[in-house]
Amino acid sequence: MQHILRCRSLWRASTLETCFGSRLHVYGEPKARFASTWAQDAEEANRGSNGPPLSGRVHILGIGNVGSFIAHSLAARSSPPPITLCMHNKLLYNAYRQRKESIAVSIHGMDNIQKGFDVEVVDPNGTWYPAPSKHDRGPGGTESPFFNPEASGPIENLIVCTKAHHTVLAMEEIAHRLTPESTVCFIHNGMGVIDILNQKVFPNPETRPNYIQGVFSHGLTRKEQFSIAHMGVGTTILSPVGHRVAHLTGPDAEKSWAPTTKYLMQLLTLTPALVATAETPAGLIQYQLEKLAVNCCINPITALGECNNGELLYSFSYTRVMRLLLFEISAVICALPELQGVPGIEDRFSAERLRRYVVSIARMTARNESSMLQDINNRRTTEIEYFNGYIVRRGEELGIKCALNYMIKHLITGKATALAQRDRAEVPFSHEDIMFDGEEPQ
Ligand SMILES: CC(C)(CO)C(=O)C(=O)O
Repeated sequence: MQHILRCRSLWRASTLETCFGSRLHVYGEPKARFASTWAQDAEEANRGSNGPPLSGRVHILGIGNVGSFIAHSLAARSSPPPITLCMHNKLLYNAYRQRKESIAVSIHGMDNIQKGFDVEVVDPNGTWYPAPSKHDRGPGGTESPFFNPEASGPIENLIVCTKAHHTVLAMEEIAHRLTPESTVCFIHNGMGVIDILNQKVFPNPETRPNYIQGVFSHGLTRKEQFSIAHMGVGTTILSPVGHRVAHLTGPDAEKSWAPTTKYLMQLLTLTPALVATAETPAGLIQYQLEKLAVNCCINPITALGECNNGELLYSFSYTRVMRLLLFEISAVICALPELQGVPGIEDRFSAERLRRYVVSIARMTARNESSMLQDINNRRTTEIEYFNGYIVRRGEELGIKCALNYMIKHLITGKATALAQRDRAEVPFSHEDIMFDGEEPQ
């Protein structure tokens, strides 16, 4: 039975089946789909390849809300794979040690704590070192975290959960550890990051790693560093993307995936808490674009108006602005060359359907502050370049002027600049105020 299920195409593992499977799992009757161990999955993914056996290890870069949730979900599996948290500085590692080297996710007010992660920290020269385990540190646990003299080696599977505007920089630091056999799974809001990454970090298609991209819709809020609350169950929609898979859309396409891609897709779709499903590349783009349309409307307008998502629905003026933005967004999406020939595009991405979708999300998240409003208030860089900025760039390529999206992009950038200037005029009390007022470490 297990064999039959595991041989089925990942693409046919529908949302319903995954939800159903995870529910059975939660109630203590694990279905066969969830019964394989990570080691069996690694072995199966490597079958038929001439390469060395897979270690099955998963590295995670960007340990904010999404990265913490994914690490926690993998560790909570009945068969957790080896997981390494990649930390971009010692401050973050110290914060992790203060949290007793654990990640907590609270569901309905109950904290579930997972431990047992390995950690690597990058030094200022860009060399990654494994942090010593508790056992190596001895009873006091006070030794320098950098006593391990041997730099870390190549990475098989990397999940990158940094925000869109940090991804290229973060990848520059770790690119030397990735090979054409590695798979990198990107999970972030916004679009256009992979194009920039290919230009700046992996210009040669032959030496580039394999890519998976994910659209993540679980509702998470941060309680403290490495401690988050799971507010609403969403999904994680995944597809291999990039030059090695772009032309393959049939159900047998996965046969041509690299062993690490097969392994990571299998591992993530069989991790109940993620509610993850596999999609085709064309299917994934459509989910990404729907989410983009929502982010292009709710995020900048709430950030400019300093209001919650739900308040947008009670202002005639804000709904007019959203409608006008969506006319441009719909025109660009319907003209995208990568969607030509996909049936039903004009209906799925009509301005009216997108408007109804945006309104439904604003209603569902009515009491939330959008991530852009939080970024603006905390003086962090916003994702505007990968939201409305992406629409403007694609519009320019297609000869479609997006004056309103262009204006929104500049209103957000202008507001961020004005706030930063206002802050600079204030004299900080201490050095610490400068250090910690800025970007929150991920
Ligand atoms: C959907 C929305 C707008 C919910 O708040 C979001 O994804 C965000 O805040 O970034």
